[in-house]
Amino acid sequence: MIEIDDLTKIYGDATAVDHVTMTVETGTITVIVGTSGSGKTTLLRMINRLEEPTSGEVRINGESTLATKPHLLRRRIGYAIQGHGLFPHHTVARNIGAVPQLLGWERDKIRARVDELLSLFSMEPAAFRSRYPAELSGGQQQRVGVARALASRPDLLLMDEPFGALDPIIRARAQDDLRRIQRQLGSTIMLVTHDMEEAIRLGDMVAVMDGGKLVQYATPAEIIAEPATPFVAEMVGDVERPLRLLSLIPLSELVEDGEAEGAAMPAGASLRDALAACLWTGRSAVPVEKDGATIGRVTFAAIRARAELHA
Ligand SMILES: Nc1ncnc2c1ncn2[C@@H]1O[C@H](COP(=O)(O)OP(=O)(O)OP(=O)(O)O)[C@@H](O)[C@H]1O
Repeated sequence: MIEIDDLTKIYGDATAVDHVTMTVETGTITVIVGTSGSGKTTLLRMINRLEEPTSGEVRINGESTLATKPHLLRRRIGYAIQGHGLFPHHTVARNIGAVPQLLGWERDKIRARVDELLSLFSMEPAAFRSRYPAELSGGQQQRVGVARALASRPDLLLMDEPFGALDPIIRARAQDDLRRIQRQLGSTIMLVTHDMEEAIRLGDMVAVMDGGKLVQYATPAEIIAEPATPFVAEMVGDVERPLRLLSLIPLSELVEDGEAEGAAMPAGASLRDALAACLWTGRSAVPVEKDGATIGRVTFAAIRARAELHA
């Protein structure tokens, strides 16, 4: 558990982070979202003490971060930034193994961990471990950057706009990969973005910052359905709200008995996907399947009713 307790950072006469308090559960993704200058990066950098707080405290599993020297603390906290920050003259394997090496891991253990992470990120170890960053695509560099930050199984992974430099398609894939890998490894992640779409897609919890203050800290569904301030509502976007909400709900929640025409959709697909399928193919319902067997249908009317409730 990560406890951020009344954390404040003042630069001269400007308050970059203003008395922020929040608790992050182990094994979850928390996304900090806000406009430029709202204090997101400063908040993140106070957690691994790249910035020292003016006042307040951060505790990781009950222990104050002030109890550990900053450089030792940073070996326990992964940090991934936009543009990956890889060492250009080191191979992929050496980049990923950098922190385990500092921690004195055995060579075989490092090699095994590097290969495990490359495989997890769908990069064939034999093809990639000896390459240099310049020999990778932008998306591959970004994956190696995240693999490096995860290499030593850190207590916490901090990510600052990790997908900012990627084009939309690669970006969506990188977000899905991160979600899958985080679930698989049970990592605790705090990620900064200015993109509410990304926050809703990735976050178990979303923290909205405005002018240095934490204005709402809630689940994505709550942020959409009940924005705490006009600023949060504006960030969510009124027109998109029902669609964003539908994108969070799986078909399994609305599945009912009955037949429907056309190709079946997996139970884990979102209501937004089913809505698109209904509109696109002119159907009033889609069949739903799980593990290859049809388990019922979701109707257009049920999707509309679900969106209406929260619109
Ligand atoms: N080293 C510094 N010295 C003085 N002011 C700073 C410093 N770092 C940040 N600030 C100020 O603190 C405020 C918050 O900055 P911060 O970088 O945390 O915002 P942000 O939400 O991450 O913005 P962006 O999305 O543009 O990176 C800004 O007004 C910024 O100008």
